[in-house]
Amino acid sequence: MASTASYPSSRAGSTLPPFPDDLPTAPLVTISLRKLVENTSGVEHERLFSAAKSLGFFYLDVRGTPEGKHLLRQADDLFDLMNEFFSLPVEEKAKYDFAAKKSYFGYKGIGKEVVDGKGTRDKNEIYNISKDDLLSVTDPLPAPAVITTNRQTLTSYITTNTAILTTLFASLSTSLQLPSDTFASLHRPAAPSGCHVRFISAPPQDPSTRSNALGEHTDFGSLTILLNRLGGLQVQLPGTEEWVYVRPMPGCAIVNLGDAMVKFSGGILRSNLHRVVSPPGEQAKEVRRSLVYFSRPEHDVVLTRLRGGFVDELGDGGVEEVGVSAREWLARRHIGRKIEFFEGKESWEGSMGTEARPLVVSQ
Ligand SMILES: O=C(O)CCC(=O)C(=O)O
Ligand SMILES: [Fe+2]
Repeated sequence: MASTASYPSSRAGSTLPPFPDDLPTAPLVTISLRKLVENTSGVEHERLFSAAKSLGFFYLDVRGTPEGKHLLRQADDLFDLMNEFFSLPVEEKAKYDFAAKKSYFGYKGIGKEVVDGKGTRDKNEIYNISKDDLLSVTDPLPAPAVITTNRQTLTSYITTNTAILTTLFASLSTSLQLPSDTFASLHRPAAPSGCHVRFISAPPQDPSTRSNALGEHTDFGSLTILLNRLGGLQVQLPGTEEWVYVRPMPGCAIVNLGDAMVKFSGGILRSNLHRVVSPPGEQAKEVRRSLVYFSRPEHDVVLTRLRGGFVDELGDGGVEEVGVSAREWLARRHIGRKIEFFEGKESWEGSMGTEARPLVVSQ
């Protein structure tokens, strides 16, 4: 990989200003991947289940596992690759913007999405790279050389994320008293789906005109694995209007649940509202980058309540929803926010996820 990096990866991460110590932060619990994998007691699985039901966000400490070691090393490589990608001229990146074709994948320039029903524009660049493209499930989309020459790095990142997701899915299936392969069987890597790697870059904002870089939303899919170097991500505390920063933690990914997990569990699991604003304190002067892996159910999976276990006992009080497919859910949710298709408050509201649902179980 050419070394044009001006943005520090964690290899040189100490050059970034620290997250301030005097800020209220979101109460994410830390789940140990090693303890989940070693499986010597049920305690870590219970802690994960509790976090998945209450806030829907948690830190996953990946240290002490082979997958975790790969994740952190590969993320360093991808932060460098991300820097190379975002350093390309805007006209070059714009060649890979496929929004007009309603494609979810490819490049999105600054201000090409709305962050609210009034039509306020976003303040970040995004590049979405499809799992199906990287694993040759579908034909590849055109991509710049910096991406096509680094497909192997991206593919390995998918493999690592898939291994970690398999552990999390098995734990959550078992906690719901469903067969342990229940979630994994809805997320087979070789089946077409909306899973993808995302690069995000947000330039520092002028303090006098600050607004959301990325509007409030719940994630559309199943589980999201996020690596942040700087603050800026905020979650809304459940049952309140209060937004608080999530402090990035060394050795940890930030993991959150998306709408599909709410649907599958009949509302037992939580997909929490979040957004991205300027990083706090001195960090606001830096370019903010994040690396995300989104898992989503296979396109043909219908997003409806599963049968059995706690879902039958505790989920939704027996209300049966007519589910849409994961493909339709993704299309509806992303289209309403693209400026090409945004038509005001109604299209914003039409792109909502599961955020309006009350908590069925709070602990
Ligand atoms: O950049 C972040 O910290 C979060 C990004 C996010 O929420 C998303 O891309 O869905
Ligand atoms: Fe998100």
